[in-house]
Amino acid sequence: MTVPFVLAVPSKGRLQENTEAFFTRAGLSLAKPRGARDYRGTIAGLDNVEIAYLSASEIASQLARGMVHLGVTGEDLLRESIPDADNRVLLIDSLGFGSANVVVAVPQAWIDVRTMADLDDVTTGFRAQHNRRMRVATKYINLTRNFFAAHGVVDYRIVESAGATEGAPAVGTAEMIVDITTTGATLAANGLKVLDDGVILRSQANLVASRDADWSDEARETARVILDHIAARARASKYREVRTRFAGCNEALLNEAHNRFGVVAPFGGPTSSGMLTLHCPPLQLYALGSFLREHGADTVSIASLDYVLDRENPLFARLEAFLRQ
Ligand SMILES: Nc1ncnc2c1ncn2[C@@H]1O[C@H](COP(=O)(O)OP(=O)(O)OP(=O)(O)O)[C@@H](O)[C@H]1O
Ligand SMILES: O=P(O)(O)OC[C@H]1O[C@H](OP(=O)(O)OP(=O)(O)O)[C@H](O)[C@@H]1O
Ligand SMILES: [Mg+2]
Repeated sequence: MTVPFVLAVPSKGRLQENTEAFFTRAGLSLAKPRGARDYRGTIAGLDNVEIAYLSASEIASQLARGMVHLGVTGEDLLRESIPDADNRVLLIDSLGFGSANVVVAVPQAWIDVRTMADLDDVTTGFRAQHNRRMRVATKYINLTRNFFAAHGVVDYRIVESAGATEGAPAVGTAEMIVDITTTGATLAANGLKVLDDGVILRSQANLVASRDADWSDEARETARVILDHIAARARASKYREVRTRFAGCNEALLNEAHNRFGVVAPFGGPTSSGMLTLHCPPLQLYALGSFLREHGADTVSIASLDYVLDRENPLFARLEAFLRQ
């Protein structure tokens, strides 16, 4: 019996919907054959892949232990829960959703405390005056320790908090917090402010590989196919396809278009009849269309691309390099 390839995706929370949409866009449709409460799933067309539906934090720990090959989770959870994360897991690609910052926040009433250096002064003064250390409520214990140490802040102690962390200063269980924030609404509602240099980590959802998973030849081949879908979609969404045909279309013009608009010519220069296909960054489309018409094109058509399969797969190349190290 062959060991299945395991891909872990969030079963709930903020990352779930976006993750499913991400795989669907890449042409990989995740299915739960036994219904919505089934925590094992499949990918159409990839028989040996098992989808493990887990919470975002569980995905980070399963990646660390090599129980899953690939997973989608937040960078905050990886950096917090995996010592030496860069050696144990590879962040193959950031996915453009699940953005949030892990921050140091203090009461807005502390008007003289704006930076970590100010915090250093206050924590030292507090200890001298009260004969105890200031308390930081957080679930990000390791990120907090490392960040405070890097800023030379030592007179504090951590109070572990599993939820509603922003409420801790008001109820008196801590003086300040380290937590994750996106809009800042929860911090503001609790009368807290982020220190000017208090952003510990800018996190987002990542596609992640585990070093310690069973990377058999078959598992590598499965990863290659999955990453090929993802890379093809990523490559396609960076560009639009621009087509035109006109007599004056030549290499020099193509070079100029490349330099000015960042276009690439995936199938080479114009054909003998002047037919040309270009890939152009979305923001440069109108400028490119104008340029081509100025040089003789009567018509320029622009279409969106679904997938672009290249011989090179930068995502799989990164995985292979990581597993070789
Ligand atoms: N505003 C936000 N607050 C918290 N997490 C966010 C936010 N925006 C994005 N995230 C990301 O989503 C991840 C999972 O958070 P979420 O609270 O949705 O998961 P969860 O299902 O509650 O998981 P768990 O049960 O493990 O806590 C976070 O670790 C972070 O990477
Ligand atoms: O900056 P904001 O946009 O206000 O978001 C930040 C809040 O969202 C998260 O909580 P979540 O809703 O995930 O609840 P949880 O703590 O139970 O996971 C996080 O722990 C913050 O409390
Ligand atoms: Mg949560």
